[in-house]
Amino acid sequence: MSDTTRDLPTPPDVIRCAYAELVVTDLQASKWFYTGLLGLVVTHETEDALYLRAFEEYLHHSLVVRQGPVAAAAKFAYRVRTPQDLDLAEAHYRALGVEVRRVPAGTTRGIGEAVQVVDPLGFPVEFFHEAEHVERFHQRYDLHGAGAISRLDHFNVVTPDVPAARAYYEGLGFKVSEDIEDDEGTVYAAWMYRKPTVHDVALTGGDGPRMHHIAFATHERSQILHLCDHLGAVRRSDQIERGPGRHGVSNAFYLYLLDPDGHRIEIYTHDYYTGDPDNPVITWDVHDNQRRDWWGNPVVPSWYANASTVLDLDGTPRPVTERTQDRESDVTIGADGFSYTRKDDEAVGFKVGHQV
Ligand SMILES: O=S(=O)(O)c1ccc(O)c(O)c1
Ligand SMILES: [Fe+2]
Repeated sequence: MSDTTRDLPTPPDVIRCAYAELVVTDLQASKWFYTGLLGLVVTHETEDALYLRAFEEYLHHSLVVRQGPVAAAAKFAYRVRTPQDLDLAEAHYRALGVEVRRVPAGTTRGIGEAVQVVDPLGFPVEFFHEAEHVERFHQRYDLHGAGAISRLDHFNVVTPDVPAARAYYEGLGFKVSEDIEDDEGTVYAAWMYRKPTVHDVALTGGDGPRMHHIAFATHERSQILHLCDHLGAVRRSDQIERGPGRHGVSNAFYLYLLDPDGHRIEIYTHDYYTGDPDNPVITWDVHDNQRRDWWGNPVVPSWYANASTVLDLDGTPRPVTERTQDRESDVTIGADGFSYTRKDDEAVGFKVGHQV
């Protein structure tokens, strides 16, 4: 990206990450996962799509799951503060020299007029303000399961050059809350926010553009644990990829699930407030065994290796660019084994990395 932030037109005022659109190959199997297991509310259903929301949400949806030939991430949508921000979005992205489409209200059911772009990192992104309001089920405890999910929390995207991606998102007014670096200055991942939590988007260094995961928030750790027990009870524990556990970065309690197409869905709770202007950035050493899991538990290799294909605005899979800088899984075995727990201490403990 040649433009510097100071040369670009004013960016749109992004409030938060708002919805994602995933393409799945078996809509009924996905319906079980997203509604039968996760308990998301069906706002609307057609023959080939589900429009889903979590219990605290009053906009039409925070997730669209659409039947298609190839499992992929089709859209990452951000809500902007005013209708006029669509004009800013259009000008900002035209100045970035990327594909920009202004689409009328109703192009996506429940969503007003929007600006759709393929952003400089290669991701299909949409900005909207107007959206249909539906009933907020935040106190419909008669409908909440023991694993009740409150809201969409963040997107995690895989991109080869994290500093370049950070600069792009800073140009959109996002700020960094945490990142992972090494002594040579390689940046392996960064977490960036607009809403006052740890992130709306996380940048994971790797071959991209690919979607690493989308995350939904619960209010309590017990709700995440119930989802694990539910999966055990229906003998679908193989859909648990990583966790439950406590992140170092973000301090959130977490669980990673794989949907029937392998899309990674994180269930996440208990990160922290970042809303003051002097919120301090936390930088982690890539060799710190507690960065990815505060208890030092291993990160399964698939969590570093696998991610979902992303589509362009016409639904064509995007080509992937290889990361040329060091990869985190090459320099340490996840949050495990060949890293340190105490920087100057040789003790390695009973970690898998020293048993294989
Ligand atoms: O594994 S990390 O502690 O780096 C982490 C922190 C926050 C997240 O949302 C995440 O997906 C992963
Ligand atoms: Fe996450």
